[in-house]
Amino acid sequence: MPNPQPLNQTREQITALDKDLLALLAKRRSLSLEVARSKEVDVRPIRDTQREKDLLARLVQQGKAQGLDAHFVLSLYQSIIEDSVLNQQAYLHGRANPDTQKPAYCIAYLGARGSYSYLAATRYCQRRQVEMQDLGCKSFDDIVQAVELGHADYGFLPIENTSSGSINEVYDVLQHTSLSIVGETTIEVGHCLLAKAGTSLSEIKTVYAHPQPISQCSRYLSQHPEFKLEYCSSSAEAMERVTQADDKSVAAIGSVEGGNLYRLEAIEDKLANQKVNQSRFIVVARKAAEVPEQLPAKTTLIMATGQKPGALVEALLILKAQDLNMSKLESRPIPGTPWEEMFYLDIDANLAGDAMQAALKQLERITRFIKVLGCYPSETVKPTQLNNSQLLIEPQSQAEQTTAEPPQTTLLRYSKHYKPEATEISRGPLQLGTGQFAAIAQLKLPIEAAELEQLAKTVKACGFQAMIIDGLSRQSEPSQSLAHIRHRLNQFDLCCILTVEHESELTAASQEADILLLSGKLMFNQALLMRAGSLPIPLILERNALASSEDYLAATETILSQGNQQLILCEAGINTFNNASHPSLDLASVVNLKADSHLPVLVNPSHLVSPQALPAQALAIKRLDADGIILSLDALGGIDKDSLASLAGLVEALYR
Ligand SMILES: O=C(O)C(=O)C[C@]1(C(=O)O)C=C[C@@H](O)C=C1
Repeated sequence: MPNPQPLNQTREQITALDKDLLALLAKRRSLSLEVARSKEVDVRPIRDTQREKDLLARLVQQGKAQGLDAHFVLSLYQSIIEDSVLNQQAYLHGRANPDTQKPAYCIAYLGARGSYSYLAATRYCQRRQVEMQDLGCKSFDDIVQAVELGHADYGFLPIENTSSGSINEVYDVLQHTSLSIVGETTIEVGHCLLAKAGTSLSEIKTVYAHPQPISQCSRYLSQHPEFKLEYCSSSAEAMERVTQADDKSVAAIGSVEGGNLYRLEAIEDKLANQKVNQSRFIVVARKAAEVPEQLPAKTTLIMATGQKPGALVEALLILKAQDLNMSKLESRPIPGTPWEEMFYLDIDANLAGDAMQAALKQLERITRFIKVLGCYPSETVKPTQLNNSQLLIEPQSQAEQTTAEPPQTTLLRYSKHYKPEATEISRGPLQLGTGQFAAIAQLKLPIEAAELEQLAKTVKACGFQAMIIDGLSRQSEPSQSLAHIRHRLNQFDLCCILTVEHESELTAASQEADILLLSGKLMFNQALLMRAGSLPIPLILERNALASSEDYLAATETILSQGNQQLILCEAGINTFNNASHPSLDLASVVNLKADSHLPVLVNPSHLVSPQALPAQALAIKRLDADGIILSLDALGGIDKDSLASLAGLVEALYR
């Protein structure tokens, strides 16, 4: 084998090549801006997916000829195009709002330099090529106030995170502000353990962090029980405390970029529970902005609907009639009015468009309160994909075969096209799909017989019609005990629902339950779904927190195809962008399920919302036309007298 050239020499060549690559990328960027100028004149949409497909297919082919992997070329160019699209958007948005064209923006954000909010703001300014003057704030209220009083041009507020879900305090702040949302931006949140240079992991005793990163890195932290956690008001404060400490036993959770500002080194990285950990920020300003029609726009509004059944559904049907897609629906309590709630909606549309204007007029007529919080360019750039033949991983003949297949015309059994009338399921006192709203309590085994009897009596008195029993494997004598459990519940006129969490529990549970609940954990177990689908007993299929709505409906179809048509759907939280530790309540999905399917839909918000937010969320669930709610007694503060009393109040309000 010939001797390789000296390492230094090769590295120098790579360095020079990388410099050339950067120069070429910068040149491509300026050409992309030139395209934006043409599109401004011709009023053409920024995104041209056909052009992107052609370009990507050609590049993959050219790359392959030079030995480059197709997926590598594809993902590289997807991010180049994302950058190109976002730059064009920023340019055209600036042109449509001339008063935003200034050399510097003063930005109010949470924490100090180096916090994630600071990094998001920096990114926003860089994209617009303006200098950033930063104004670190201690709270979301301070940020809003700084902008309202004119101390800052823009405020940055984190609105959701892929691991920890929606940030409720920000939604609450938005209820009272006169500011408008004028932009959004999403950043990758790469949590690292930051310490003074030269520190080793074994030296760390104390970790400083903001509560959000602590919850987003819970899995990593649970592997280090030796760490003492100290909460800070921002990641910047955490880093500052490490810098100022006298010894090396302390570390902070923060980003590499943030750490650089405080001269801290990342001694561990990729701490977040989720591989993809992103935070979305909204940008607020005193004056609303206009979004040119070529840009993909989002409109955010808040509304309070009338206090009558079906009022929210009526509002959402207006959006449907105007063909407007709702990408987010959140519900928050109205402070001081515990049984009322405010809805936040993100709609994929331009406020100035005819559809949105018509929808707003109709919504005004049926709501008690409605306010547009802002219209801004959507920064979600969905990557254009190639099919397998374009990726050159499928022989041409096979590719032709695939495309030549006739379109699927089979009607899916869960859909309203297949069966327009609602499926009714009735078991003892529990009736679903009949237009009545059901309340179902949930309890974890083991439990003493006497305690169960007492509880069943109270739960019935609270107004519940059924009780779900979880944790069957914890009972010492399963079949014997299950028979007793059912008997006790039925004695108090409660329908007995047993949760199947393991495949082995299916047979015994199906013999003793009035209804079976298949835990979301089993949703991808095809064989089990098929077995359950052939049982003559009503089933509740819980949605897996990681499942897309397509996955969920496919699992539904598997059960129905086996003959069992007594199927109930159950939303119990999903990961906003794939999150296992803190699922959020997906109210938009409840709307879609009710619109598309004839099957009854239950919602279980127990582990997803705080006990304080529960009353408003429960009412929201009812207004979305869900068929019932599941309330876990364990999650809602146990089974003591006080918790049961507040639960009784809640159930009563739901029946009103
Ligand atoms: O060719 C265009 O129309 C562009 O805007 C440029 C570009 C690119 O960066 O290549 C960006 C966005 C379009 O969707 C297609 C291609």
